[in-house]
Amino acid sequence: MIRFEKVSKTYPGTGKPALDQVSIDIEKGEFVFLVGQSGSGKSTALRLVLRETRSTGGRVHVAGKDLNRLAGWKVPRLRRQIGTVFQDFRLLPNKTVSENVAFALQVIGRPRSEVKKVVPQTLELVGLDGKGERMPDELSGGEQQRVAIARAFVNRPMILIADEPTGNLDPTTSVGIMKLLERINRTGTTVLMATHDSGVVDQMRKRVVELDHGRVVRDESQGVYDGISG
Ligand SMILES: Nc1ncnc2c1ncn2[C@@H]1O[C@H](COP(=O)(O)OP(=O)(O)OP(=O)(O)O)[C@@H](O)[C@H]1O
Repeated sequence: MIRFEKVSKTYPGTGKPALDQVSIDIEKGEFVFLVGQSGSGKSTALRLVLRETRSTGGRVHVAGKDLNRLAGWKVPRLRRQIGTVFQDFRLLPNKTVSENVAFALQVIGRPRSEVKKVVPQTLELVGLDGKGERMPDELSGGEQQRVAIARAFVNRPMILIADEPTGNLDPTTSVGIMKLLERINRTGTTVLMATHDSGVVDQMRKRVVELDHGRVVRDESQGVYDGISG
């Protein structure tokens, strides 16, 4: 589903590569943590998957496409297959919970009848039943992140990318968010999550890929945060 073949990325005007010959192969339906110190290249890897930037060496394949060869006009179609969740939720503050989730379907032109049906179903799935008419600032951080996950998942993407989704949440709330991501993963969605949160990594026992100065220094199934390096 996501394959990096000796991928390097050097940003213009910088000497050292942010990613250096990185090879990772992620199958459909896997749950993978990307860990590593600040500046190790995690965000760069996620941005390459979204084709927000291009590699300067090697190949990035996502959902069967070679992203360096993908025409610009096809990028929106690629991104529709990838849901994204961030540390800072990124909800639209002037829209209700339901409207935030509905918006993700409206912008891709889904019919109103589908929106009406699917939004409540998705809110129920993420545990926000009955909160659709609230505004984001009337929700806790954990609930806001659930809205963001509902929005990312509402069109059933093949891949969910999460960049530090528990970064602003306390440990108990984080457990709930991880259970939700696990549930989404069980529907067949491939999950790639960048994190510094050793607690969640250790609790989940999923595959862990560790980057250090842009290189893969560890790739273990059922890994823990510290593992063998660092
Ligand atoms: N747009 C950019 N232009 C130049 N250099 C960049 C750019 N984005 C990232 N870098 C550099 O690339 C390296 C990897 O950064 P990246 O953001 O991928 O790391 P990260 O592991 O996601 O860090 P963090 O955990 O702090 O988010 C760093 O040395 C960073 O300074």
